[in-house]
Amino acid sequence: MKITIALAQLDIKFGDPDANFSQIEPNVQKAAEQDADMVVFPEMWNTGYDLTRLDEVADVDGERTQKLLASLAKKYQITIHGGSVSTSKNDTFYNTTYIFGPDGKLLTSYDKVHLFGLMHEDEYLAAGCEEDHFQIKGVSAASVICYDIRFPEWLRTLSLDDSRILFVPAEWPTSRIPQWRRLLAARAIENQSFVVAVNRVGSDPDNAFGGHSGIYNPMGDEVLTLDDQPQLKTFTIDTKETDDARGFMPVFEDRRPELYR
Ligand SMILES: NC(=O)CCC(=O)C(=O)O
Repeated sequence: MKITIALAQLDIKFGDPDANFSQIEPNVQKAAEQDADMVVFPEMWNTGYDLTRLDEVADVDGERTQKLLASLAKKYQITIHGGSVSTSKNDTFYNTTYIFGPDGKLLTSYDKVHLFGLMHEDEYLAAGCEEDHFQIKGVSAASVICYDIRFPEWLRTLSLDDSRILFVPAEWPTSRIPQWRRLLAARAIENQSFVVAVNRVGSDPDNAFGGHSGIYNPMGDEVLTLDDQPQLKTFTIDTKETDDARGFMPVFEDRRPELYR
């Protein structure tokens, strides 16, 4: 199946949801004008890592985000991978993904599973513990968020349900961009899947963020790489490449799960 995916690499205004929400429709519209089937946003795009003010700025029950993404998905007839936003649910804060289909219906949502201590997530957020799976044009896909990619066992777990595309919204600092690219390539190779990763650019009071959003094919090649500026770029993947990779080298069949822990 051919799927055209737009990567919306944004700068994010620290702790300013109104400014950040205003960036979403122009990017969805641009993706639709480029005939994309799907547009993907970065991590925590509503507030950035303004964790000390989450009680003021986090999206309560994700309502504002869901309302906007649902209406834009329907208006532009496009699947929206909403990257992630800071949410508050029952007085607890999360880093949450929402994905909407072109009919405006929620396909799935996901709370980041591995909290990133270097950016203090563990002090302010609660971790999710659920997998997320959805279909895009009949192809199985799953998402993780940023630091989650350092846990290959988690992406393998998600891939065991026949996922062919792994989505990765991120706020990944510039200093570790070489690791970002290698980790994404490795996750694509070992899971014989496409990896679609969208990082933010710009800076907050603590970090500069390096962009380099990209798409990796099941061989680990970077078939699309952005630079470190805000931009939207599209690329068409052919998920037959995942069949070819799995047919050529049956990694999933050769697993020995009884030996692993
Ligand atoms: N927002 C994040 O999870 C950042 C993860 C990161 O920078 C890393 O090196 O891992």
